[in-house]
Order: sequence, then structure tokens, then C-alpha cells
Amino acid sequence: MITPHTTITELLALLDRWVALGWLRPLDRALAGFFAEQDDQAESVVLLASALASHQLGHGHVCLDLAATLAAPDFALSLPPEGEEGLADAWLPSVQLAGLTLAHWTRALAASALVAAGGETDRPLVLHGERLYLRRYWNYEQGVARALAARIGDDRAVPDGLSGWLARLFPEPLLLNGERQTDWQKLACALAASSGFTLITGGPGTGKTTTVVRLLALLQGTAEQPLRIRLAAPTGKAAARLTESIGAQVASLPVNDEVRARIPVEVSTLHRLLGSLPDSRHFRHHAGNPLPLDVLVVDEASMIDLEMMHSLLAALPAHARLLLLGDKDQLASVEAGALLGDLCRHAERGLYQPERLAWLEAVSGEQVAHSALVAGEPGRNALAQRILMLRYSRRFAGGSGIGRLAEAVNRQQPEEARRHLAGGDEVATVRLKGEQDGALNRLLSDGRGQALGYGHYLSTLRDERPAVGTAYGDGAWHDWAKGVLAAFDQFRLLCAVRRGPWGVEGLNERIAGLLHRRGLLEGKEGWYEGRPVLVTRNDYGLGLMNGDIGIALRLPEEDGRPVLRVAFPRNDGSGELRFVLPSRLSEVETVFAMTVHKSQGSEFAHTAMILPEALNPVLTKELLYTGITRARHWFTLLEPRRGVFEQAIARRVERRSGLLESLQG
Ligand SMILES: Nc1ncnc2c1ncn2[C@@H]1O[C@H](COP(=O)(O)OP(=O)(O)OP(=O)(O)O)[C@@H](O)[C@H]1O
Repeated sequence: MITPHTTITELLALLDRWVALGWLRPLDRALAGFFAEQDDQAESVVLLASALASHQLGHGHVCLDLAATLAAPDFALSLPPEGEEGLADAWLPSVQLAGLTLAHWTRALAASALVAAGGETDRPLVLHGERLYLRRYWNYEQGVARALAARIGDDRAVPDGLSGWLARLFPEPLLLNGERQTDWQKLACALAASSGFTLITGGPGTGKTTTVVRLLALLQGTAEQPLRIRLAAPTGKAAARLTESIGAQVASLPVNDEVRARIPVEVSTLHRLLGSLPDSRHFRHHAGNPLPLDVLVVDEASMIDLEMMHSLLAALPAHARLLLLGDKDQLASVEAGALLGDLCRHAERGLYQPERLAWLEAVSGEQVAHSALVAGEPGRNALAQRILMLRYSRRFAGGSGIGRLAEAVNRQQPEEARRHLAGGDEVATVRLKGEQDGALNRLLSDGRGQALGYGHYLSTLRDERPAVGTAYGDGAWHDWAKGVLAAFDQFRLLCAVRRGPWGVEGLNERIAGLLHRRGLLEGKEGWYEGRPVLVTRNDYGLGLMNGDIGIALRLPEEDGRPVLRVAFPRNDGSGELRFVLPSRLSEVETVFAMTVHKSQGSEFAHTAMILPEALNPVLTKELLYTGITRARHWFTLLEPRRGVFEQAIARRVERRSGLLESLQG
């Protein structure tokens, strides 16, 4: 157990033990060892804090929150990792840290030569209140806070004729059951038209894309010079999805062709926008070489991590408008930082200044009314004036089971959520009896009712294959591959965890085996036709990004010989495919089942989510909400044990960062 008297040798032995258990990364342990060499006076609790701060980065936290760590060590540090409950209890942080007090820990850190506690710039660790940062992440957080603060203060001249434009772009009053409702989309447009920085948050189908397309029309239509507008998203998949939805929206805008032609319909990834440099965390665009644009829209902003946000803000010219779109209730990025969640912490309550609200009402002709709204305090809540939450989902309007289930989970109402799970065709739950449960196998291959399973894409693969003898280069191969990829997106199994019987790894093996047994797949190991794969690492040479999904298909070579190649969508809005030989793909894994984290930015007509048998650190209401909202038409919850769903609803992600505090000064 760690106490103020623990020696460095004892501490490093504990860290070694945690590494051996797979609880800490070798990198986290190495950092503590490095600091021990740098400072022979270092106290063991300082070295411990450095290893834990590094460990927390691997779990998405920008810093180590000392108080939260001591209050609930195992939960705060996400230990033991999923699937290892009950093992090695003596090594749990709750046991090992029991002898440490917050007062002693912060005092030791503040006194350490390794730690900047009063603005020193040459120390590798930074203590701010009860939060300990590795220097690089402190710099990112401060950089982002400074850049955002400048943009939050950036009021723009109100475009000429704003009211008229709003009336033209939003011609119909929003009616719900015959009653007039506040049109938050129109308000978001008014808010964004008068700001250099706007954040629009809303659940699935609340109209974020529609709003931004209309806003872009308004900005182009009222600009003196044509504006250079760029659209981006954190992943290729999210970019492709936005590209798809934006095209139709632009086509139906009530504006003249000149304005319409100036609204881009292509969406790139943030990496491509910034110009990623191979094998480097740096980009071609930065403060010294800013992006050549006037307006930047970033969708799926919940997936932007702190480092990316730092790079993005640095590369954005001061005059450019920035619009962030996203769903604040979704899981944050896997990397450190939960920016959207941090920035939107008060979005439900609005916190608009009375004069700002009065202006918004006057210019839009809307009445701002919602029971959750609270007025902002005079001279405060500057950030809140730039944020608008869309509150009405058109996709999940009225009686939608998926919408109601997602909302109940988001509001942490387990009983209500359970009621929605019981009702109807759209949403269903299946109680599993074991790993080889017949109902599970049927669902995976055949789906349920109209909701499809994996058998669907495999029958597309088999039945729509071009006739024998169709030549290499014939467009029929391309169309077939596109059809198979689209059919695969009709259904996906999502898992909360990677390990254990209900984790991605085991399930992928079992599903391949199942489909093989049923004669739907020719193989179940290695490369076989129909194998769906997920790219797990960016490969700039091949133009594949982490998260891209492809399917192995047999196509003819130039000489007619059939060869297995993996078809990937290009994800650049072109609708084109790229075919890659399996031998060139080293960082891929089979993806019948995928984690909820990896599914962010994607949607499937039928989404099934399987929970593990016991609660573990990753199970939170955000994870459930993100999984449920991946479903477009049908959602199925698979439960090996009753009760885990309810327990997960009761827990929230608590990402540690000081961004909001820094912004509010
Ligand atoms: N003001 C509106 N009037 C009519 N239809 C609308 C309006 N706003 C949105 N819609 C429709 O509602 C659906 C969802 O809108 P949109 O795609 O803009 O939402 P979103 O929040 O961007 O969704 P996602 O969750 O996919 O990101 C679309 O079919 C869109 O055409």
C-alpha cells in the first residue's frame, strides 16, 4: 500500500505489477521511471501521480483528478479493466491508495521540482488546483481555451435583411400536434449569423445539417464576396455520411443557382483538411500557414479530441467563422478530451442573456420557450450565448420507439427505458441463455421481422455477383461491390467491451463460425470472401483511415483469374471504391461485431447492442445512448443478464478536464 513513506523502489515495483497485470501501459511506468532518474529527490507519490496521469490519457482524461481518484480510485482509474473483475483484488487502486490523503498528495506535488504549480514553464508536470497534467496536455488545454475565448468574443455584424432571409429559409412555422413550437433551427441560424463561433448540439435527426445548409445559404447570399466554405468531420465515415445528406439539402434550398453553387457538398476529414504529414503529429496547416477559408463547419464534433482541436484552432485564420455541430450526449472521442461535452455542459438550460434572447426573438419571429431554460447572469455566461441546442427530433418524431428509448436512457430513467424496450417492432430485447443461444444466432444471420441480419449482405454478395466471364474493368464489379458494402451497413452488432464472451473479439470469432456453419461464408479464419474488416490504424500510403470498413471480395484480374481484394468506400464523397490486396493490409480486424466507440459517426438500419454479464467501467448511459442512436429503423438489445442495462443507465461518463473552468476564467 502506498503511504508517505513508500520508497521509490517499492513504488516502481507496484507499477511493474500493474503493468504485468495489464492494468497500466509500459509507457506509463516508463514515465515514472524516467522522472525518478531526472529528480533523485522525487517523492514516490509524485512519481505515482505521473504514471496515473499518463494512464488517464489512455482512458480519454486530459489530466489526473487527484480528489476524484482518491474518492473512488477503481472507478476513476477504470481498473481493473473490463472482464477482469474479481482477479488480483489486493492490487486494486482502492486498496493500494487507501493510505494516501489528498492534502499530502497535493502538498508533495506542489513542492516537487518536477511539477509547475505556480506558472513555471520548464517543468514536465503541471498542477492546477487538484488536477495534474502532463505538460503537453496542459499546453493543449490552455491553447484551446485561449483560442475559444477569443472566438467567443467575436461578434459579427448582423447580415442585411436577416429577418427576411430567415423567413425565406424557414417558411413554415413548426407545428407539433397542431400546436406552434419554438423553431430552434431558425434561432440557431440567427445566432450563428451574428457570431464568429457557434456550436449547435442536438440528438439524431434534430436538423443540425439542415440548419447549417440554410445558414450557409444565408451567409453566401449576404456576403459581399463569395465565401470560401469548407466542411469537415473527424472520421472518413462521418464525412461520407454528411456528404450524402448535404447534397440533397443543398439541392432543395430556396435560393438562386448562384448562391446554391457556392455551397460545397464535399466533406473532408479533419486530417485531410489540415494536411496530415506522414509519421508525424504535425500538419501542413498551422498558425504560420493558416487554412485558406472563411467559414469552417465541423460535424460530429463530439469525436474531436483535445489535440486535434488544438491543431484545428491554431490553423484557423482569425477572420474565419467556425461552426461546430454534434450531439453532446454521445460518447466523447477515444483520445483524451471531451470538448463538446465540456462546452455544452449548460446547453439544456440555455443561459441566454435577456437582451440576447429579446434580439433573437425579434429577428426570428419565434417565441423562445422551454421549461428547462434559465436566464443568464448579466455580464457572464459568454460561452452560452454561442451555443444552441436543437430539441426536437424529426427522425424520431412522436411515437418513435428508438427516439423514446434513447431519450429515457439519456435522462437516466431505467424503468421508462425498460418499458420502451418491451413495446413494438422497432425496438426489442432478447434475453440470452448462453454463448450459443439459438435466438442470438437467428438474429445475427436472419435478423427479426423486417430488420435484417448478416445473411442479407451475404445473399447480396452471392446473388448479385456479375456473371462468370464478366471482364475485369466492367462497371458491374464496381456496382456489385458497392451493393455488398451498402447491404452490410443494414445491420451491425455493437458490443460494449472487447474482451470476454460478450466482447468484440470472442463474438467476431463465433459469428464467423456461425455464418460458415450455415454455409453463408466459405471460410471463418484468415482471409475469405465476405470477410468484413475494420482498419485500426491510418495508412496514408493506401489512403485508408482508422475506422474505415471494407469487405473481401473475389474479382477477376486483367487475365480473368479471380483474386481476393478488399473493397473500401473512398469516403471522399465521390461514391467511388478502392480495392486493396489483403496482403497489403496489416492493421485490420474482422468486424462483424464492433465496439460502440468505433461505431460513432455511423448508422445502420438495424442496430443490435450486446451487453456484458457484469457492470464494468465502460458501461455508462452515454455508451448506451450512442449505441441506440446508431439505429435508423430497428434496435435490438441483447442481454446475457438482466439488470446490467439498468445499472449502466445509472452511470455517467465523467471526463476530467479543466477546459470549462479555464474558459470561464
Ligand atoms: N426545418 C425542416 N423542415 C423540414 N424537414 C426538416 C427540417 N429540418 C430537418 N428536416 C428533415 O429531418 C431529417 C433530419 O434532419 P438533419 O439530417 O438535418 O438532422 P441532423 O441533426 O443533421 O441528423 P443526424 O443525426 O443524421 O446528424 C432530414 O430528413 C431533414 O430533411
